[in-house]
Amino acid sequence: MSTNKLIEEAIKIRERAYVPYSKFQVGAALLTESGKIYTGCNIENAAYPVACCAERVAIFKAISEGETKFQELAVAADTARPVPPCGSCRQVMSEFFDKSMPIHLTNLKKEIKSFTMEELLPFSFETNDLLKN
Ligand SMILES: O=c1ccn([C@H]2C[C@H](O)[C@@H](CO)O2)c(=O)[nH]1
Ligand SMILES: [Zn+2]
Repeated sequence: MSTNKLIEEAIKIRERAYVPYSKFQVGAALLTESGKIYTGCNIENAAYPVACCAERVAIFKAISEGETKFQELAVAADTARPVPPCGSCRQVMSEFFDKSMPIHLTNLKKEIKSFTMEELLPFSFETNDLLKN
């Protein structure tokens, strides 16, 4: 499984985006440690804030199928620069991804910017922070 294949999957699933309001299609492809790919597209709603981003759709699909170990994530949109994930998605990613996990952000020009989870969301709020010392 190559990073390029994962990016191709993100670009392909983007076409399924349900975006009558923003017309902004996003695709995501998440690779598990066992080599399976879970894809996601953004899904909007007439009640605008109910929309779910492509990244979270892919992650929630994988988690709901019992997956727990992830290797790489690719995100694609038709943007001038590789598409940056929103803050809510970064927080959801940080719940399930190791700090060293690579996240590849791309656009349709195939410009790629890769970050680790830690680089995308440093000093993140996590499970241990719920505990008092
Ligand atoms: O990384 C991103 C950024 C935005 N969106 C979606 C949310 C909304 O449907 C549309 C416009 O913000 O794009 C994603 O799915 N992922
Ligand atoms: Zn998001």
